[in-house]
Amino acid sequence: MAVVGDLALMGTKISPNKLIGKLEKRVFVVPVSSSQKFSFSHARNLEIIKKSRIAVKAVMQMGLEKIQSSSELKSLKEGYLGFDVVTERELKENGFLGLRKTKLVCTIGPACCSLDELEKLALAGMNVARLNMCHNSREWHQDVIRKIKMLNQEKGYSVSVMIDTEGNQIQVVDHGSSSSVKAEEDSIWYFTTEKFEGSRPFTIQANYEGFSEGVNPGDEIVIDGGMATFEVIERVGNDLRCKCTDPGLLLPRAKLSFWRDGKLLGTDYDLPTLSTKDWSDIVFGISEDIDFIAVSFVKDADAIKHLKDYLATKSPKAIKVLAKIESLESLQRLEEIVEASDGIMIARGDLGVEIPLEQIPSVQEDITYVCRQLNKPVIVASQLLESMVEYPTPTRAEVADVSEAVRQYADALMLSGESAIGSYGMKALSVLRTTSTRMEQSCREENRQTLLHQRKLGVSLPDQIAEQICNCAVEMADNLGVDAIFVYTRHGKMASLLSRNRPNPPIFAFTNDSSTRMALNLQWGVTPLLTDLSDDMEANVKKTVQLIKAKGMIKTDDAILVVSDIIPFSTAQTIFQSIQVMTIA
Ligand SMILES: Nc1ncnc2c1ncn2[C@@H]1O[C@H](COP(=O)(O)OP(=O)(O)OP(=O)(O)O)[C@@H](O)[C@H]1O
Ligand SMILES: CC(=O)C(=O)O
Ligand SMILES: [K+]
Ligand SMILES: [Mg+2]
Repeated sequence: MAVVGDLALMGTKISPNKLIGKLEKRVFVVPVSSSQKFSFSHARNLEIIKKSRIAVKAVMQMGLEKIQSSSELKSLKEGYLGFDVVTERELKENGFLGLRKTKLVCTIGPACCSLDELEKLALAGMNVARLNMCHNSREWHQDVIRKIKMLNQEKGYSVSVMIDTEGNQIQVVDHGSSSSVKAEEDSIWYFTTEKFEGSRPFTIQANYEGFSEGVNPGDEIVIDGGMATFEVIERVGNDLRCKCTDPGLLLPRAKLSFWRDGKLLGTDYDLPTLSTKDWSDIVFGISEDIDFIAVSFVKDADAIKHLKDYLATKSPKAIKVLAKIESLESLQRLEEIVEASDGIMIARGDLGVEIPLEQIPSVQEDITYVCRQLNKPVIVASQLLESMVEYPTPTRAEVADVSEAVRQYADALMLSGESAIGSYGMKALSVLRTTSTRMEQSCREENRQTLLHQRKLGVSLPDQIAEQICNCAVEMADNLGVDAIFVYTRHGKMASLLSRNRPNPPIFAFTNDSSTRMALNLQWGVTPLLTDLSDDMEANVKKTVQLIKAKGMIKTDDAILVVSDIIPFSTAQTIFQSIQVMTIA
């Protein structure tokens, strides 16, 4: 391996001819410090790279003397390439660029919980199955999780499992009937904490004794973010006598919020984010080998940190903790929550009860922005295709909402009632798939990635070297128009840093850690593959390329950009992080 010392490629202009000259040495190594920018503008012409059949390496923070020569490389064990059946099919049908980038989450409910229905969702592109612990029995959830695991193991799917905690949902009220009830203008209603069976006329049961604490006559009660509004006339003990001021529908298990002078009343009931039931659901989730826990009604980073500490000692595998942003408090502490968690769900359902609806679009944009800055995956959830719970076709506005979330580069989109109880769950998933694929394509055409990359990714993450490598790698990949990015990663960090830059080509993340593989199912543009990895990068690359080629997925002259952050077992103090560009011989 030829090592070209302080090569002048960094930040300096180099003519394409000269570049070919360098490239003809087959390999050169460029030490780059994180303060220097590795400029590759003159290698834009992919033909140059292709002709030279060469690997370009940028090596950061490493002892150069520790680079092993190719002759010393050990060959990898024979292994298999962990493609799931869906990705393999999509790749064969649509090629690298046709791979969908936006991930899809489906809430599982009575409408889609049979093995057959779950398999249909998996085939149609469900990356993550969400189980809402608010509903149904432990046995029901266990049965669904086991069916999904069986599909993964026996039929080659790769669907991750997420449980979503119930939380202390204190602001829930119920009128006791299974259908909706109309509240007429000026009608008088009681909101009571008294428990009773069935329904009573003009009476609404609150599920928490202290629900009316601090509420005064004159305050407003808003149901489900605006389905109906009441004015509090008087307090009777803990109960409230109210007049309907804006008529509307009361659904079973409706959510309420209190307002005074046009402002949301703070509701600090001082209840823990994770209830006793949530903890027992979490223990259940660990025993069922789930991949994600989405924590409802997060108030600050503490509950997330606590849960992560707990999982670190109690869970044999790395379960990822997602914070659901669905309250005013969580918005006020957004950054610390994002920083503490492994990802975010924008839970627009409950959020719409706590903030005026017209604020949701800009709040969504702000949250997706913060998540990308801090490199955490973000799911946009609730009511994306709500009308499809009943109808086989979405509204134009819903399609526009889905497209906007994709344009904002959300990592994932989520179905709730559409898949859980709707009559057209499969169709809804297909609408998410086709709509996101279409919008991704037009984003690529506009090459918005480059603009966003330059404009938006301003802050530096704690690991600046990894961040810089991945920023440069994506810039190179887009400029060169490579066919795919390969990343070799144990814990998924480099894969997520690449994804953060939202590159045009797909990212194939090779990992030997199955929890990393399942976690990457939520990351934009990443196809996670479980495979053997060794310390020997050259051998890793060679093996995986051969295997993918043997499957007919890449062909001669395809160009691939390779990034790795494998920490060798043998020289634990040396971190080897590199970018290579190679063409397939
Ligand atoms: N496991 C289940 N069993 C029965 N019904 C379910 C189940 N999961 C979801 N549903 C139904 O689907 C609807 C939408 O589901 P989802 O879980 O997204 O509700 P949500 O109220 O938006 O979530 P959250 O309670 O976390 O705010 C629910 O109102 C419920 O009726
Ligand atoms: C998903 C969820 O919890 C919500 O939208 O409220
Ligand atoms: K929930
Ligand atoms: Mg919610």
